[in-house]
Amino acid sequence: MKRIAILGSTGSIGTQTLDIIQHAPEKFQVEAISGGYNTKLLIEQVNLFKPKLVSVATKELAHEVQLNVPAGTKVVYGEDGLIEVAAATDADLVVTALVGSQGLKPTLAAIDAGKHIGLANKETLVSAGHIVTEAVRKKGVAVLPIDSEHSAIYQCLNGENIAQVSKITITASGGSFRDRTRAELEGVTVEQALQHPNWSMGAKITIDSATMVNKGFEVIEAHWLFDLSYDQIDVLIHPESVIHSYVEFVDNSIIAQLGNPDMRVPIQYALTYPDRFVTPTKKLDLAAIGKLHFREMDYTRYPCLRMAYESGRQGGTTPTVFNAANEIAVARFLKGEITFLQIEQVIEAALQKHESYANPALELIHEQDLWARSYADSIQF
Ligand SMILES: NC(=O)C1=CN([C@@H]2O[C@H](COP(=O)(O)OP(=O)(O)OC[C@H]3O[C@@H](n4cnc5c(N)ncnc54)[C@H](OP(=O)(O)O)[C@@H]3O)[C@@H](O)[C@H]2O)C=CC1
Ligand SMILES: CC(=O)[C@@H](O)[C@H](O)COP(=O)(O)O
Ligand SMILES: [Mn+2]
Repeated sequence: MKRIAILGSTGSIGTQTLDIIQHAPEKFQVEAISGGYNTKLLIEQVNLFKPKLVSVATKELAHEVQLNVPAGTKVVYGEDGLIEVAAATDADLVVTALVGSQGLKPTLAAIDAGKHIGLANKETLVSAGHIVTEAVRKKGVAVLPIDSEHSAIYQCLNGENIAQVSKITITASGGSFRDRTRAELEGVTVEQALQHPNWSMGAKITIDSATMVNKGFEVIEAHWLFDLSYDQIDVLIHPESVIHSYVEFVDNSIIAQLGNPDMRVPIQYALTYPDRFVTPTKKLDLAAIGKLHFREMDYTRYPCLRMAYESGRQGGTTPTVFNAANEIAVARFLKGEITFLQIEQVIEAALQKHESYANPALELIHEQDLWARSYADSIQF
């Protein structure tokens, strides 16, 4: 039986992880879970899965949860609570499904405690990839990607020699505005931006997908996960999201991974790697689909992807700032403070203002993350 802890159990990835666990209860024991503010769902989850430990965002919410869960359940809160869920149980694998760079410290705590990681929280690798990679190397834990493209590449690389990979291609749906020109992005609404064509996901990643920041994050994530140079990582628009990504080898052979867009497939793979089991997901019917489409990436249409490559190549604190400025810009867009096209302007302004530091320690990452947040918040249009 595998013992699991989930950071962010009330979110899109978190609930789908519990859904998979519920379909194979004999395989899993849920040791600990964390939510933020959705205590109603969190209490339901605690009563169903009976974890020993649960964390919420604040002390007041912890009090509310404590009154509504089985006696003996330990309820903690805040950043320390997340760190406890990540590290202080008998879990073998920690699923990191928090949103944003707030996932960094709990992820590092889990690695330091020798836990394997089911990684959904890509912002952690974008913000501090070199620190996470070094911690993983030191402790010898596995990082099993949950992000669909990285799970695809991980599967394509099974048993292969990474030195014989010429490049990987990450597919991109194009997001909610994939059929609009840049001029047609003027005045788009939050509601429109939240309509992803293929995936049902949390609000922040859905906006990241529309700006192509998500694909930029995935390029940086792939650089760290697979130890590939940025020249070896391509992005291709594939509106159907059926080919989740592919790997090209030196002999020009290509291996791709396909499936319906359903995150429960990569989640299942990360939970029990290298085993697979029957899940409630649908079979892919290529005959019914008939045709798959592909378009070359246009970096003028999607400047955030260009900025992501530049940030990744620059390294140091630059990707930290790219991520933090984006987090604030997306939050401001969702609150109606700035327009969709101003998201990229906020990121660009923060990157221009920022002075990059090479090989930063965790304290400097934290400092630059805070600086970028405050700067991105101060920009007025
Ligand atoms: N959704 C998807 O299909 C995919 C997501 N990812 C990545 O996975 C990660 C999670 O995404 P997703 O599940 O969509 O995000 P959601 O917004 O759906 O979920 C985020 C989770 O984080 C919790 N949380 C938010 N703020 C806090 C806080 N201050 N303290 C404690 N917990 C907090 C939320 O709790 P609550 O809701 O209770 O407040 C929720 O459990 C992201 O990094 C995303 O990029 C990657 C590939 C696909
Ligand atoms: C499901 C998943 O992995 C998301 O990261 C997805 O890739 C978003 O779709 P886009 O291709 O539109 O960014
Ligand atoms: Mn993805």
